[in-house]
Amino acid sequence: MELAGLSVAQAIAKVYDKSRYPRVLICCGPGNNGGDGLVAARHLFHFGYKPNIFYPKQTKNELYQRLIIQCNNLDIPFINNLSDQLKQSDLVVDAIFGFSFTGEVRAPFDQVIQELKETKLPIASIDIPSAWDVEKGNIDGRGFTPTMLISLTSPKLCARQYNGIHFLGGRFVPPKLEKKYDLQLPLYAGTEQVIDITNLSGEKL
Ligand SMILES: NC(=O)C1=CN([C@@H]2O[C@H](COP(=O)(O)OP(=O)(O)OC[C@H]3O[C@@H](n4cnc5c(N)ncnc54)[C@H](OP(=O)(O)O)[C@@H]3O)[C@@H](O)[C@H]2O)[C@@H](O)CC1
Repeated sequence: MELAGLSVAQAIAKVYDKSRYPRVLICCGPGNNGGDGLVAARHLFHFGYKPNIFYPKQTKNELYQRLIIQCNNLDIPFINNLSDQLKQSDLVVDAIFGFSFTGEVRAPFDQVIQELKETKLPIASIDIPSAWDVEKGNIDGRGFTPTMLISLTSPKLCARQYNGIHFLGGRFVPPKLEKKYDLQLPLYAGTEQVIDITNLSGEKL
């Protein structure tokens, strides 16, 4: 989760300059995708952005509680009113659902997805655009199309339908695993945590 969140923050910083997009609203869901968002918020803060976090369904899970404490230590605000905050933001990070999302979106996230469908702000989605079917993509247009996607470990099948800015992060796959699943991951340069795979996006993936 730590390296995933760092990858996300690094990819965002490459695309959305902090002088033009300083106010970043990170929308977090209840699982690890939301955890990646909490970690990304912290790294974005250290990169010079002004993050705010919307985290409507928190659990008592110790891992997430610790991530919250780390954000609190940096005085990163946790906000309650999504509509108001969208009006005061330059960029949204969608950390609501990742690869364990299934079925129809349930409350309270149905309203959240609707707000994100309506916003004109750029949206960077972590791993999967939220509300997209992990394999089939944006069924019946129930989700939004983000301006940027940061796939983690390896792009999921739904990314074949995605033609926007696309980065791959998560430089932590053991070679044995890469071989076992024939992942054919691209080579990361130097100490980079991410790689721009926009030119490989869509059907070319
Ligand atoms: N190698 C790895 O594993 C790595 C994984 N990583 C990251 O983890 C992500 C996967 O995390 P994950 O498995 O915790 O699930 P995730 O998608 O965040 O949330 C699922 C939760 O959402 C909910 N929910 C589900 N459906 C719903 C619905 N229809 N409507 C409403 N709510 C719904 C449901 O919660 P519940 O409602 O049961 O409380 C469920 O528990 C992955 O995409 C990547 O970002 C990275 O850190 C790198 C390493």
